[in-house]
Amino acid sequence: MSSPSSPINKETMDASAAHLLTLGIAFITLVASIFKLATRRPCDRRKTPIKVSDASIARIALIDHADAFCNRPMPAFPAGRPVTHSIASMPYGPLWRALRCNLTSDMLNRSRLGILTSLEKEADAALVTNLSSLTCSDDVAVRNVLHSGVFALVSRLCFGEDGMDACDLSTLMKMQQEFFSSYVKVKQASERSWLTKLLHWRQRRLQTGMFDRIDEVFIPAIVAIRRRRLCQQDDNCNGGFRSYLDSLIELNVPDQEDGEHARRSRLLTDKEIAFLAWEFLGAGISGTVTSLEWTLAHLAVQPEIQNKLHDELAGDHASDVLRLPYLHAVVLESLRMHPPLPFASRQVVTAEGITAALGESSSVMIPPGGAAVSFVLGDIGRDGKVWTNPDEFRPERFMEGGEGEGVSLVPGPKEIKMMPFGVGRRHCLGVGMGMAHIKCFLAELVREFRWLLASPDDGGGNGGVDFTELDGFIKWMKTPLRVRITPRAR
Ligand code: HEM
Repeated sequence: MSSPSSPINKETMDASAAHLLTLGIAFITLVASIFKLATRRPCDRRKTPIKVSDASIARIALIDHADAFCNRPMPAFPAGRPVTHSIASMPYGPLWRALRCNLTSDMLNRSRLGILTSLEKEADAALVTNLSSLTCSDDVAVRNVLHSGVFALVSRLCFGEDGMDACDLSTLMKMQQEFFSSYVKVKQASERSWLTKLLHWRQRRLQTGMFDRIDEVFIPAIVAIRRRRLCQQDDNCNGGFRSYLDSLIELNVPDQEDGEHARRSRLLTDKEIAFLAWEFLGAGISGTVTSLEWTLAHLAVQPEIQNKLHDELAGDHASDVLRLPYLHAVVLESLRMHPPLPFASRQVVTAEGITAALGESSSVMIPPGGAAVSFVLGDIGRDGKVWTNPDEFRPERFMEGGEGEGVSLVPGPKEIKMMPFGVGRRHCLGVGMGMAHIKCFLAELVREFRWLLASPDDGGGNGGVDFTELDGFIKWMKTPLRVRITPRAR
């Protein structure tokens, strides 16, 4: 046996200590790497989008370099769905063009206005009836009532009179409400590490399940409409107008596999139609409801503006609501301050020619390999260099002689002052329909009711109305609006 002080024993001990030290370092490195991997945000890999809040930079990018800014980044959601399932996420190209063209030339065509107006009138009347039953309460939460009013109109445009039974429609409306509220949570979860994602598995499952349910609800309706159309062979079978679903069922689209100059064409699959119809409902409803809620909040807080609007609506020329100047100004002011969509997002694949154009005047640098760019619509509408007291709700700025006179809803090449419907190749194609719906509903709501603060004496400055925005995919009011409504004397 060797003694404790023998050189061999000392060497063995030194070797064991070195081994232990190495093992310790390896273990610490391993734990640190796992921790780093677990807490790494996906955007570290995909690069955080470059944010642009300056209107002049937005103009150079989206108008002068429209070709480079014509695609969107891969959407964080729906996970696992091909991007070709919605116009908004589809790459710029023949299929995108065909679907966009179908929507603008068919559903959103102004010559259809006659039929739209009668549908809008019915929807307005139904909304007024629903609200009338709430006039006795002190405190009405308006968002869900607005949502069901707008849903009734847009779902008729989407499915037609005979497209979907009442039970499926009510399921769809609930799904949409769930989707709007859960999207915020899922969006936040999708931006975090996989560890956080794991913890939010229930929310992600809810969203994935939602897309399976879309197929379950839509596909039987699509099959039934196809069958009916085959028997009827008649465009007027649907109460005199072609629904969006009808147009999608009949549409021939270029076969994407043929590339830019596709010659072959094909019909859309049921799955594609289902998601396009879901997109139509979402886009057609969310912007209108959000904008109505914000506008009513401002009108309740500033009764002098509400009275001025009511005077215009009670005037001699009030039958053509789309042309009333003060109503137009109120809606624009609301969209300037609260664009319902927070961003116009783009994916730029190369910096060639762009960095030089932007770089001299700004801090926006597109890396050579390209980047995702988010144009912050709320910041652009509230730019203090363009608007006086930008945080003040003052529709007069859009009237004759005001700084916003003649501002275009989708800005042209000259100047951008606000862009609630985006700009460039991917600007919103529903701008006409969105504006018409907001104006028709708002006109009826102000004509019929007085919008009052639910708690005028709470001392908070805005009578209990909280103007904080929800940080999500859609800029809802963080605290849903609660007001008191009374019928106006006729
Ligand atoms: C107040 C109402 C609305 C607002 C504020 C709004 C806003 C927007 C915005 C900001 C964009 C992105 C534009 C860009 O990236 O440059 C967009 C895109 C889009 N909007 Fe709207 N929208 C509204 C109503 C509608 C309606 C009624 C429809 C159709 C039914 C619609 C369909 C679409 C579609 C399909 C896109 C994607 C366009 C593309 O990528 O080519 N929107 N919208």
